[in-house]
Amino acid sequence: MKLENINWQAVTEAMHAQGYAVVKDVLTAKECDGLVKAYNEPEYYRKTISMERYRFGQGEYKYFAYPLPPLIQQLREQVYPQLAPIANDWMRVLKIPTAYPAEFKALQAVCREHQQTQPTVLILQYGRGGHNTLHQDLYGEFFFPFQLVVCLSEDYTGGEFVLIEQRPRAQSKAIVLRPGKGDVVIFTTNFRPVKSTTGYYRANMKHGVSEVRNGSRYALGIIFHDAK
Ligand SMILES: O=C(O)CCC(=O)C(=O)O
Ligand SMILES: [Fe+2]
Repeated sequence: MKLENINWQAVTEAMHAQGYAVVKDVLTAKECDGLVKAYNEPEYYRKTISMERYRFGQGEYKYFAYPLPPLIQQLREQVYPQLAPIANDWMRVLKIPTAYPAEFKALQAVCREHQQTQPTVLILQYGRGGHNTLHQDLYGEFFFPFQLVVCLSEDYTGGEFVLIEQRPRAQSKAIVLRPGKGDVVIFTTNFRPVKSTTGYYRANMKHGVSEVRNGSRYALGIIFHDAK
């Protein structure tokens, strides 16, 4: 894992300007392959979800169980403190009275106070025709507004990562990203502040994955808040 490849100044600027940031080469190919391989080892997971069954799209995902694999634990703990100040800036300009703690341990304590104790980190698998309908990952009344997706594979076509931004009284804008294997997309879970002449307003954002045309696509989703 190469967290030193993340230029936090650039991420901060991208988050403020567009509500997402792409960082190249954070996980090595070997780490990606290791996570994909472990997809079939049940001891790592607490729950498997068929996306068709819930009408979330087509594909399957698994929620990791605690304790998380060290690589994922480290990623969650080390990235969170960089993102919390950005989230706090957003809450301030939007006049939302929420302040996220500086450290990940403290965020988990807040989750516990809300009875949110189940890990939300997941790994997703899509084959041909697989897709993920537009959504927001809120798992309880308490949530941290940013999350990560790490792309774990490259031998597929289609399967773009899609963000939809919806500004008040406007049609939706689509943002289509094609991160490479080991790249990370950092993005807002539910909204972002947009500056206007009178202050800041909220633009709603959702994310999903377009249809995979060929091959198979795996991704690791890191959500910082836990679920009930
Ligand atoms: O497969 C993806 O890239 C998106 C997964 C997703 O929706 C998530 O991690 O929250
Ligand atoms: Fe998601």
